[in-house]
Amino acid sequence: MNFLYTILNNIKPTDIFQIIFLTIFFFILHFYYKHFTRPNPLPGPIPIPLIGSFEVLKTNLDVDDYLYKLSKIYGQNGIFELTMIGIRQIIITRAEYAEDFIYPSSSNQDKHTKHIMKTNNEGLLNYFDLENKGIVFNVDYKHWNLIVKFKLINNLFEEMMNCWIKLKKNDEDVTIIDATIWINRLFNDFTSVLLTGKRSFAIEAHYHKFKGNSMTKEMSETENFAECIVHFGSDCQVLYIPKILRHFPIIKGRIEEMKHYCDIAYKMLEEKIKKRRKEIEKIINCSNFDPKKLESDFLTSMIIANTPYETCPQINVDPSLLRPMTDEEIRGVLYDSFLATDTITDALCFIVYYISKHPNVKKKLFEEIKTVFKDDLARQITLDDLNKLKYCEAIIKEVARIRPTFSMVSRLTNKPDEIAGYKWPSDTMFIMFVRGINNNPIYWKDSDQFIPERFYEPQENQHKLAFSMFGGGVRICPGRNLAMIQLKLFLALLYRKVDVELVDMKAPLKLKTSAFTVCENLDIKIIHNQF
Ligand code: HEM
Repeated sequence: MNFLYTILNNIKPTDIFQIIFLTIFFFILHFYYKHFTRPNPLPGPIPIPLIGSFEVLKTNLDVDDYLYKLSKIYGQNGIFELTMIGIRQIIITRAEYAEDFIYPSSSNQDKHTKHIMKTNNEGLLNYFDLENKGIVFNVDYKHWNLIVKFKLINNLFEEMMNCWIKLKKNDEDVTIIDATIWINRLFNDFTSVLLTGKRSFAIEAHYHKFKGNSMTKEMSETENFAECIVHFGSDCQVLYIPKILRHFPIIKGRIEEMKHYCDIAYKMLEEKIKKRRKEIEKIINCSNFDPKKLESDFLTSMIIANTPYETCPQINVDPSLLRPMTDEEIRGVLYDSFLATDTITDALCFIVYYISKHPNVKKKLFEEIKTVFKDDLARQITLDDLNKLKYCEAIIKEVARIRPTFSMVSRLTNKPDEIAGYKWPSDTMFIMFVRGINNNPIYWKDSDQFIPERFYEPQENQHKLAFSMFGGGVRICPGRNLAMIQLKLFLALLYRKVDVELVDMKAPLKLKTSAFTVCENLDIKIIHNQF
C-alpha cells in the first residue's frame, strides 16, 4: 500500500497525459498483437481497436450494402472476416459452410444446444432490458427455450385465420401514400388482434394524424407506440455497441433516444398485461368459473401458461421451465412480435417496388388473381385461395432472394467446432450473409435478374440454405408460416382491388440496414377500380 501511495504522490499533473498515452499505446499494441496472432486469419479489412470499423458508427450506413461490397472483395472463398462493434465476426457466403453452424449435426449428442445463441451480451442488451425477456435478443438458453416452447406461431396462426377478415380496406379513389407507414399501421393493428384479442386502431390513429384531426389520448398513445417500434427497428444496431463506448457524445444521444422509445413501448405493453391479469383473475374468482370464458388470444395463453388454468399444457418440456411467465417475459414476447410488423412492412415494400418495376410480372399476378377469384373480387379470401396463389408466392420468394430483409443471421459458437474447414474456439461470432448466398451465381443462374418463375422449377439439387428467407435450424423464424400468409394475403387484397404504381419510377429503394434492412420511405400511387 505504501509503495502505491508513494507512486501516486509523486505523479505530477503533466505525467497524467503520459500515463494516458502509454495506456492507449499498450492497448493498441495488445489489440494488434491479438489480431495478428488470431486463430485462422481470414481475408477482411484491418480492424480499428474497440470499434472494428468506423463505417458501422455512421448513422446512415447500410450494413447490408457494406457487407455485400466486402463480400465481393474478400468473400471469393465463401468466408471472410470483419470486426464490427469490437467483435470479430466470421462472414459466410456459402450455403455449405453456413450449414455447419446453422443446423445441429446429426451425430452430435448435444445437437439441440449446438451454437444456439445468436450473440453474446457484451453490448447494451441488459441496458435495454432485452437480454432474457423476449425471443429475438435473448442470450439466455433457458429463458429462450421457455418462451419458444409456447408454440408462438401455432397460436398466432390459428387466431389470424379468425381475424384477417377484419382487415380494413381503403375505399378512396386515387391516393398517393407512403407505403411504409400505412402497411406498418395495418400490421400493427392486425398483430394487436392476434396477440391481445383487441385492435390497436393504429390505422385510424394514423389516419387522424395524417389529416391533422384532433386525436384522443388512446389514439396518440397508439400512434406513439407504432412510432417507437419503427424507430427501434431502424436503429437496433445500437444494442450491440460496446458498453465502453456508451458515453461517447455521438453515440450517447442515439442510445438515450432509443432507450426513451423503448421505455414508452414497454410501459404500454406492461399496462396491457396488468389489465389482462386483472380481467383473468376476475373470471377465475367467479363462483361459476368456466375455463371457456377465458379468451383464447396469445396474451391470455401466456398469462395462464403453467398455471392450473392452462387449457393445453406443454409436453416434453424441461420441468425447470414449467413455471408461469413473469410480466417482463410476456412483455418481451409481445415486443418481439410487434417488432416483426416492421419486417413484414419492409418485405411488402420491397415486393410492391419490384412488382411495379416489372410490368410483365404484375400482368401475370393480375391474371392469377383473376383466375383464383373469378368475377367475385370482393369476397372473403380463404386459405384455399391463398394456396392457389402460386405465382404470388414465387414473387415473394424471388424478392426475398434478390433483396432480403434479413441479411445477417448470426450464431455464436458455444464450444470449439470445425466450420468451413477451420477449427474455431468457442465464442466466435458467425454471420450467414444471406444476401451474399441468395445472390451467389454458384447457386442461381442469372442471379442478378428478377425472375419469379425460377421458384416454379424443382430445386431438388439446390442446397437448402442457397435460399433462406427465414434463417434456419432451431432458431429459424417462428413466425414464418404466419409471415407467408400475411404477405400473400396483403398482396391478394391489394392487387385484386387496385393497381399500384411507384410515384417516382426512377428512384431506387430508400434503405437502411440495422439488424435487418428497413425501407425508409416508399411513395406509391393507388389506382382504384382497375377491374
Ligand atoms: C417477412 C416476414 C419475416 C421475415 C423475412 C422474418 C425473418 C426472420 C429471420 C431471418 C430470423 C432469424 C432466424 C435465424 O436466426 O435463424 C427471424 C427470427 C425471428 N422472427 Fe421472423 N421474420 C418475419 C416475420 C415474423 C413474424 C410475423 C413473427 C412473429 C409474429 C416473427 C418472429 C420472429 C422471432 C420471435 C424471431 C427470433 C427467433 C429466435 O431468435 O429464436 N417473424 N425472422
